[in-house]
Amino acid sequence: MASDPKVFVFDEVAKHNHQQDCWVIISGKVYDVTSLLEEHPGGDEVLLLATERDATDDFEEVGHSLTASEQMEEYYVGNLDMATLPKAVANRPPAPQSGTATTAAAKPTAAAPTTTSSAESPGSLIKVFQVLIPLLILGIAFYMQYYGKKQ
Ligand code: HEM
Repeated sequence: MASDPKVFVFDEVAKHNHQQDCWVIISGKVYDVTSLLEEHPGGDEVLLLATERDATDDFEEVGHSLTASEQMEEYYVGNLDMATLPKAVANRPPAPQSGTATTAAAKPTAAAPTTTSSAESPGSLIKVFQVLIPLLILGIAFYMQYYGKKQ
């Protein structure tokens, strides 16, 4: 008979948060991905950033393949006692990296719900210009046509 899976409390899992010992929580399951760090196609940085929290959303947003999901079995070490998961860390966006962020590492951050400052971001300014400039050109064209006819 198969033995029951090990159940971990969040604080225990959160201790495994570095290069030599790295555990992540995905869909209530705990994975020891230490041996995956070097060969993970998304890089080791993203896995390290995914520790000490619920990484389910980040994992899913990447759109991991079926092969990746099957591969996960290899790293499975047990389940998380979800009652021990602090609300503050459930799907918390990873801490911003100063200068070291790779494209892959930046992905979860970009997908994180940081909508409060989006109105002032350079991205939204570009969008405003994308609308304003064609409108301005149209306005000039109408003006020229109207006054061109008058003369
Ligand atoms: C046991 C856990 C994990 C396994 C076995 C795994 C495996 C893989 C595999 C096989 C790929 C190649 C693409 C694919 O086949 O989908 C991949 C890509 C990637 N993974 Fe993971 N992964 C795991 C956890 C995570 C976590 C927690 C994150 C955090 C966000 C992450 C982020 C990424 C990223 C950013 C890529 C690159 C995608 C791209 O280049 O478009 N992975 N992973």
